[in-house]
Amino acid sequence: MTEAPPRVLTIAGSDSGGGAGIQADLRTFFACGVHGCVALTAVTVQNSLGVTGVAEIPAETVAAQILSVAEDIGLQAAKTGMLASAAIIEAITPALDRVGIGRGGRTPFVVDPVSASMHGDQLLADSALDALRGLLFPRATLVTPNLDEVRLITGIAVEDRADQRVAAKALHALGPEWVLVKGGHMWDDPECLDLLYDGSEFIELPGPRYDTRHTHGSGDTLASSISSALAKGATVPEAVRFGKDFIVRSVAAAYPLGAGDGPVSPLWRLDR
Ligand SMILES: Nc1ncnc2c1ncn2[C@@H]1O[C@H](COP(=O)(O)OP(=O)(O)O)[C@@H](O)[C@H]1O
Ligand SMILES: Cc1ncc(COP(=O)(O)O)c(N)n1
Repeated sequence: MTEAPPRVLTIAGSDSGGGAGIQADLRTFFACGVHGCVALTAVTVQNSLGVTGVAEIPAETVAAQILSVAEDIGLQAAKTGMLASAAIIEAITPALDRVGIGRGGRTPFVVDPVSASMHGDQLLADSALDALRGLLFPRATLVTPNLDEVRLITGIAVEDRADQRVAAKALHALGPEWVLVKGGHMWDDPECLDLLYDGSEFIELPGPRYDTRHTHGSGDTLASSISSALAKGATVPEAVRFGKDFIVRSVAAAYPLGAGDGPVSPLWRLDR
């Protein structure tokens, strides 16, 4: 018998097209050598063109999934993706505290504040922003917003690298230990510079910008690869460097699917 690998929990929604959400998270966990557990928050009706329906899971069922896997299977890291509503955020907070996920607990907690799909379809209610800021940010080991999420959460419209630093400071003031301001949407920047900040030091993570529309699931894949490295005992800067290398390779291996935007491929290591 071999020993169990580290276990990582994703608290996120399903993408019926298989490109983003829990489907991207589980592929990434598999590729990173960790066991993935899921607390499903919502089922989306989604394909390469966008989201046409959402069915939320009852908030108490989301919290119960967290308790069930944490108390039996044990977790070495957890991450969020689509959280859908304030009711879900309010229900999961006491469950996270009970099993020691997040600051003050033993288990690193990556909050990816997913607010919309790449097509602009809403995945988090506007009324959930206060709960996201007030309940989850102070518990986070790391938050990983894209630039649209930065604007929603802080009101700051990031257009260049100087704005990115201002935004990192404003996000850090909301309570997370570390902030990663992702630069994928800094369209005029030839590099996809992601900026990591812990309240004192800025760490720049440059990367190539591939000329492709097939980046569906890139944020989920990045946050899941970072969470996998944290579960294996990496520090936050080590885990984010690992994640950046992992997402660059996954974007390089992205493939077209359907009539719209195809997914990045966390399984770039496997032959197809
Ligand atoms: N075209 C691209 N080429 C290479 N890396 C990319 C590309 N687009 C995004 N990335 C990287 O993918 C990750 C997620 O990026 P971003 O687009 O900012 O967030 P989200 O997917 O949440 O909208 C970041 O590390 C970003 O630098
Ligand atoms: C269920 C779910 N979770 C997350 C995303 C974000 O991914 P993207 O920004 O690539 O559309 C999504 N589209 N669907």
